[in-house]
Amino acid sequence: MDLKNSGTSPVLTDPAPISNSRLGLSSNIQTYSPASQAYSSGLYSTVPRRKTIIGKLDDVCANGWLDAMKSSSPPRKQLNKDFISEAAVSETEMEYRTWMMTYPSALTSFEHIISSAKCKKIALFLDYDGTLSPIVDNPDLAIMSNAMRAAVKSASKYFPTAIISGRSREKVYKFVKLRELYYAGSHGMDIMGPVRRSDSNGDQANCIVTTDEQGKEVHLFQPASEFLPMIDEVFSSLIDITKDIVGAKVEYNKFCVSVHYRLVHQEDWPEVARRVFDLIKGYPRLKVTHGRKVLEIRPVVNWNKGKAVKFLLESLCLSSCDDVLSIYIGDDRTDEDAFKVLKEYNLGYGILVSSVPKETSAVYSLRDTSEVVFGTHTSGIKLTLLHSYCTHL
Ligand SMILES: O=P(O)(O)OC[C@H]1O[C@H](O[C@H]2O[C@H](CO)[C@@H](O)[C@H](O)[C@H]2O)[C@H](O)[C@@H](O)[C@@H]1O
Repeated sequence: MDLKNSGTSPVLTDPAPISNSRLGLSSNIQTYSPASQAYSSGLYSTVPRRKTIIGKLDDVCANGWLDAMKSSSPPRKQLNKDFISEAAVSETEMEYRTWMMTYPSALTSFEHIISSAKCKKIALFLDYDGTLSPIVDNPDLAIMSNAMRAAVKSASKYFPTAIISGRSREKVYKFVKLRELYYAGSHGMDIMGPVRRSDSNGDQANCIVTTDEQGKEVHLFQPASEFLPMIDEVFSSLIDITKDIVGAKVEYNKFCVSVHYRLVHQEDWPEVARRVFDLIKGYPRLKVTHGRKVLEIRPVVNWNKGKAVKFLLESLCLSSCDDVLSIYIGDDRTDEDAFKVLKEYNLGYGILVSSVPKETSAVYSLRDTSEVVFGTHTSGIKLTLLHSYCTHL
């Protein structure tokens, strides 16, 4: 894997700033600058601090920020039959069904998944928000249902299972509360995984052996650890510059920060974008990406959920595509990196959770989190049967 080859910290120019180009961010945000540059100005910012940042509205519109913000999450009401006419429902449904011809339901494709998994070990990777818990207005209330927890727990009895989330690792663990899983927080920039015997991951910079809450020895890999003070600084500034915007919420995710605008009046979205954009201009080693009604501020490191999947597979001694099938279920743009890795290295299948047609590198789809519960539960049972069958051959 890339890390093994580089043998050093993976702090490099990000090769695929897809979201940034959609945002129309200026190139300096995507460009890697040596550590010395970022640490040259007393603290971390390279522009003088201003309490209120007044930018040009034109910049925000012309750069495509607004379009990206508007399209970043499907409007839930639009999908609710109470709010739209029957004709519109069937049109939406027809579009979805057409899309599903390219990205068939993972539920109805189960036999195909089973046949590719035959006599292989399975590794299961799950995103959190929008996959294990439905999207809700208040990110602090994105609770996972007991049914979902039970389904994930039962799957993890048979397959190594990891959660890879944009949230901080600690926060996602508080929601999931299952000790038997592996957790990667901050979009994969904070991975707690098993200690490897051959130890190729352990040789990496930023990878240390430590103990988890149960006192078990684990590997902790934090490829962006040097950014912690900078992220803390930016987090405080973001709170400061958004405090007068009604509905804006800044969330600390350890190696990244989320600026939520789901509850901000749409008229004020340009203002949110402008303030974030202007602040981050002063941090050339940080970039802004789009999530679902959220702007995410992240270090410019060559690391993402796809690389986290490869890292975990290697840690679990499951990186051979000949006898392992990986399944990754996710709903967001950041999950696309994982879908791509599975496709590119022929490691398994990405499953996109979406109630609307979307461009994706996933192979299969699920409509919403209720289908994830069912799918995870069913896969636990069916694939377990398959495994026992193989074991008894
Ligand atoms: O990688 P994920 O586990 O999917 O995390 C991505 C972001 O998810 C959360 O925000 C999203 O879900 C919220 C709760 O449903 C919703 O209110 C928000 O609009 C969504 O963007 C989380 O709060 C972010 O910090 C994560 O980065």
